[in-house]
Amino acid sequence: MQQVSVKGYAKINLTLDVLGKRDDGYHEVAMIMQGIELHDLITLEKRQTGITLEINVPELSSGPDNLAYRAATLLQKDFPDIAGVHIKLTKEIPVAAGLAGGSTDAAAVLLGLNRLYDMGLSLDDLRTYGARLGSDVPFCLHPLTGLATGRGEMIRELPPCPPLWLVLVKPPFGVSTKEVYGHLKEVIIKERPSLKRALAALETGDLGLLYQSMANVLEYATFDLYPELRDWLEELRDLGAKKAMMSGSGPTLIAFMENESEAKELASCWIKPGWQVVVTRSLGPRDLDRRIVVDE
Ligand SMILES: C[C@](O)(CO)[C@H](O)COP(=O)(O)OP(=O)(O)OC[C@H]1O[C@@H](n2ccc(N)nc2=O)[C@H](O)[C@@H]1O
Ligand SMILES: Nc1ncnc2c1ncn2[C@@H]1O[C@H](COP(=O)(O)OP(=O)(O)OP(=O)(O)O)[C@@H](O)[C@H]1O
Repeated sequence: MQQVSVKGYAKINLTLDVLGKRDDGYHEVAMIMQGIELHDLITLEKRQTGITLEINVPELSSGPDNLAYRAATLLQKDFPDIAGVHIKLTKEIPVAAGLAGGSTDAAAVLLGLNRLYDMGLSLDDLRTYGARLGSDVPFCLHPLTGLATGRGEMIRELPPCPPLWLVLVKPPFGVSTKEVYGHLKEVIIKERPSLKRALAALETGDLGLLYQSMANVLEYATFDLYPELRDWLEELRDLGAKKAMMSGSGPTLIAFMENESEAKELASCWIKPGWQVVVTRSLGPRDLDRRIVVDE
C-alpha cells in the first residue's frame, strides 16, 4: 500500500458546559459532541524520508507547526518504520471557526498512518496520542455522538442523535479558542445546558427535548468579545431555525433545520459578503465505514 485518503470530519457541540478551571490551566468541561459531514480531505503518501505538507489554502502554515504535520511527527518518533510521508491537505472546513478543523486534520493523519503502515494501534491508543495534540483530537478520531469530559479528551460514546440538517454560517473573522476560554472569567453565565435532559433525549430520540436542553456557555465569552454575533443568532431564528447556537468557541453559528430543503432555503437567504455558509448534516455510523480509502 502506497497511499491512503482519510476524511477529516468537522464537529459541533450540542451541549458545552465549563465546570471550572484546572491546575494545568485548562478548563474542566462536559460536552456532547457530534461529527458532521463537512470534511477536509487528507491524503498520505509513503516517502523514503522526511515529512512534507501541501495545503490548498495559502493562509495556513505548511510547516512543523501545522497540526497535521505535528501528528505525523508524533507518530514517527515512536515508530521508526514511518520512514517518510507526504501529506496533501485539502481544506473545506473554515479555519478558526469552532469546528475543530485543525484537530480533525491531526486525527485523520493518525488514522491514515496507522493504516498506511499497518501499525495495529487501537482507537484508545490513537486517542492517547491525539490528546497530546489537542483536546478535540480524541473525539475527532471517532466523531459519532459522544460525551467529552476532562479537558475534552475523555470520550464516552452515546446513542446516536436523531439525523440533523444544519446550516453553518461563519462571519469573515476567526476567534482564538485560548482567548475565549480566558475571557470566561469576565462574564456571567446565565443559562447552562441540561446534560441530564440531553442524555435522556438521546436515549429516546426526542429531538424537541434535545433542542430544549442544548446550550453552549462559551457563547457568553465569545458574544461579549464580538457582540454582533447575538444579532446574527437572532436573525437565524427569525429565518426559521428550530434551534440556533454557536459551535465550540465560535464564531460559527449553527441553524438546526427541519430538513434539507429548509436548510438550503435558509442558506440561500444568508447573503453577507465574506461569510462562509455551509449546508451539512450529522454523521451516522455508516459514514465512518467509508472514511478511509486505500489506493494500492
Ligand atoms: C472549544 C472546543 O473546541 C469545544 O469542543 C474545545 O474545548 C477546544 O479544543 P481544542 O481547540 O482542541 O483546544 P486545545 O488546542 O487543547 O487548547 C487550546 C487552548 O484552549 C484553552 N482550553 C482548551 C480546552 C479546555 N478544556 N480548556 C481550555 O482552557 C487553553 O487555553 C488552550 O491553550
Ligand atoms: N491543519 C490545520 N487546519 C486549521 N488550522 C490549523 C491547522 N494546523 C494548525 N492550525 C492553527 O490552528 C488555529 C485554529 O484553527 P482551527 O480551524 O483548528 O480552529 P477551531 O475550529 O476553532 O478549533 P477548535 O474548534 O478545536 O477550538 C488556526 O488559526 C491555525 O493557526
